[in-house]
Amino acid sequence: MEDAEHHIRSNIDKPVLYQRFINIFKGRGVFATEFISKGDFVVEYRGELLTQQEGEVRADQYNDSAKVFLFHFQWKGRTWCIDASEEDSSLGRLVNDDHKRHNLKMKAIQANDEPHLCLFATRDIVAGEELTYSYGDSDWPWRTQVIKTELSSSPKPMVRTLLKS
Ligand SMILES: C[S@@+](CC[C@H](N)C(=O)[O-])C[C@H]1O[C@@H](n2cnc3c(N)ncnc32)[C@H](O)[C@@H]1O
Repeated sequence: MEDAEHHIRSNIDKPVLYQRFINIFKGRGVFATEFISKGDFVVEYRGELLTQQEGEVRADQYNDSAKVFLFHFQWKGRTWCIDASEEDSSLGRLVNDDHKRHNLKMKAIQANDEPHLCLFATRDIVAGEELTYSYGDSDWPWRTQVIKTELSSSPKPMVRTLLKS
């Protein structure tokens, strides 16, 4: 927790992370440059803190690609929103979704009397692994598109597997 607070206050990302372009489907992602231990603070989802109402106004104004950077969460009995749509150099905003095999979990940490969304390792992570967390239970389009892509790129093995089961 101290490590998270230090990085929140200093407004910097850890040097154990880097971003790179993955493909046109996923865009950019964030990767580990070295081993990260289970439980470690990894990166803050930095952005502008908004009230629920302000977040709803932004959601109405934004197009779909900006809207996905609005993260709504509960803290001290109220709904808040972090708007990370600004293309700054912070890495937390570039961490992709994986609802089945993610290696990070998000928690709200209090610092400077405000909530900050921080990602922590849910297991040991080795150098070169992509960092991911679950964006929640919504039906994000890419979750079903992944299945469609796998089916269309290898139709025969998929059909054989389905017939066996
Ligand atoms: C918060 S941004 C993450 C950074 C993004 N990849 C980028 O390059 O700006 C969320 C967007 O990333 C993409 N994304 C995130 N997770 C994905 C996944 N598992 N598969 C495909 N695209 C994903 C989607 O386009 C989504 O709208």
